[in-house]
Amino acid sequence: MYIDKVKQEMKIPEKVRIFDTTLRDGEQTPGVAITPEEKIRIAKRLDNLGVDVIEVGFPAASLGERKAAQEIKGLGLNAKVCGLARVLQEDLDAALDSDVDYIHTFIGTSPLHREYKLHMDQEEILTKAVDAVEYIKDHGIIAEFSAEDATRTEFEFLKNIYTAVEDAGADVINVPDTVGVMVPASMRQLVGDLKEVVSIPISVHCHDDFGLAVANSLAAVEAGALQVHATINGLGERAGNTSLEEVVMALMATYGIKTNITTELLVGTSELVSRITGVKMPPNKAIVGENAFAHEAGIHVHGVLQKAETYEPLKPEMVGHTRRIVMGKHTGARAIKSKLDDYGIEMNEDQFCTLYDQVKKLGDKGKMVTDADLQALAETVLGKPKEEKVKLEGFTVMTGDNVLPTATVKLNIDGKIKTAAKTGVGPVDASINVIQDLVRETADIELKEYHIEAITGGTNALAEVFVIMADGEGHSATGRSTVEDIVMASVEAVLDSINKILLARDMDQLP
Ligand SMILES: CC(=O)SCCNC(=O)CCNC(=O)[C@H](O)C(C)(C)COP(=O)(O)OP(=O)(O)OC[C@H]1O[C@@H](n2cnc3c(N)ncnc32)[C@H](O)[C@@H]1OP(=O)(O)O
Ligand SMILES: CC(C)C(=O)C(=O)O
Repeated sequence: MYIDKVKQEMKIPEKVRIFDTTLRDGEQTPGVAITPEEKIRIAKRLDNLGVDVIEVGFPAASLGERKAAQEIKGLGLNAKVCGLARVLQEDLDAALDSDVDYIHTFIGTSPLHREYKLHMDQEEILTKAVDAVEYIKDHGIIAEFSAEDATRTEFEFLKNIYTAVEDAGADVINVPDTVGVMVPASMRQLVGDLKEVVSIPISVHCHDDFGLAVANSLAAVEAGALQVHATINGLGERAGNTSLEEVVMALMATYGIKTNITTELLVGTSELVSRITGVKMPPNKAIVGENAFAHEAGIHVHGVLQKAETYEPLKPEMVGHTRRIVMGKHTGARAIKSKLDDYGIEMNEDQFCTLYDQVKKLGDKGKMVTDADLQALAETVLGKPKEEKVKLEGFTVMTGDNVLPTATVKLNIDGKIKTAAKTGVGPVDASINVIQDLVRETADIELKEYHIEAITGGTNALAEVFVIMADGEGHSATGRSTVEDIVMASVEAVLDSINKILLARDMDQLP
């Protein structure tokens, strides 16, 4: 609504190119190193996603980087394959040897970089930048030039260096906000001013030190930037770069600007990158986080159930996500009723009030309520005898100094008696390992979370164990037990959770 008025005053392009730097700046995330094989997997996925350029790495950095670049180039992707290089002959040659079809070359331009890092004056820097661009163009390759730390560089020098590289044949100039110091208004001003002096496409590369990378990238586009550098999951140096999924969806959904991205592949790509890099997304991460389309508050769920747009600015399917209605402290009656409808569970008003109170009580205690938990609670409220498929028949545990902790458990699983023994790092671990093993024939249920708390003081304190288990088929359930013996509390909590999951699986089988 308001954006229409704003758009009239801006130089918004119809389409923006996405330059993906997950494999280069994204790999500079502290602690992340991606093998050539993993780079190839990610590059293929980025190409499917529809990014225009894939910056595959820094060829001068290592043999592995050159190998990855060559192999990615050999895949014949639709995206251009780009390598980063300093304005040095050795770096440019390493990139050329890697066979890339696009070189992104850079040199620091700000007083800080000139004086303390490079020990070069403006003239020397400008000459090296021009020489590098000419060298790239002599080899018939696309040349993009970045004035590193552009946003802390005197505008006069910035103007001189960008016009000089344009004259030398650069195809794109990139404006890096290297330490993320811009705000949207200053970025809009800077890109607007540069547009007055250069005619080749302007690109931006924003860092997220103040959480403004996406906002600053959008501001650059508002001023006419035609390309945005971004990374999957916002990976990158320090606080990271512009998050690709966020900037693409904001461009498309808010401004109506096109990109070549197939947005339905965003969540899958985010998951792949997260798995390979080991950098997990916080649940509240926009677009791809686990909670990006999850609703718990009763008022929201009531709205969403009638018209999802009341509390969803995007359809989850647009980005490959799914909507989740979550039970907890803020749940309202409508959410519970809708879940019961989904499970085909009917109950009268009194029973429903009891169930509602139980959900609220658990929420007040700070507990989460999974779908399997709700089903189990509903069965109890309906007075159905708690159908426990797995019952504990016997249990011993051995532990001590110089003894491998071992648990022996006897279970009744659906009427069949099964016994096994297993070791673990301690008695709790051994007990849970053996239960999981015994149940595996029926269902492969794994422990996902384990918490223990002493409720009262002293060595005879009541221990409360809380677990979350899941079966890999979408069922997860909490389990709780409060007794004095920590190992017993753990065993009971695990069995509680397993029984809820088995009940949920049975209910799925009902017509
Ligand atoms: C803002 C960014 O993200 S920039 C990209 C950052 N990425 C990387 O650094 C990639 C990984 N880096 C590496 O593997 C190594 O740093 C290499 C191979 C590139 C260089 O290694 P080394 O030769 O050992 O140099 P080192 O990293 O210690 O220092 C950097 C050197 O490059 C110089 N330099 C830095 N940027 C540039 C540039 N754009 N153009 C020319 N020289 C530069 C520095 O002045 C310094 O030179 P010096 O050794 O003469 O003092
Ligand atoms: C190489 C440049 C674009 C960079 O990564 C930065 O300035 O952050």
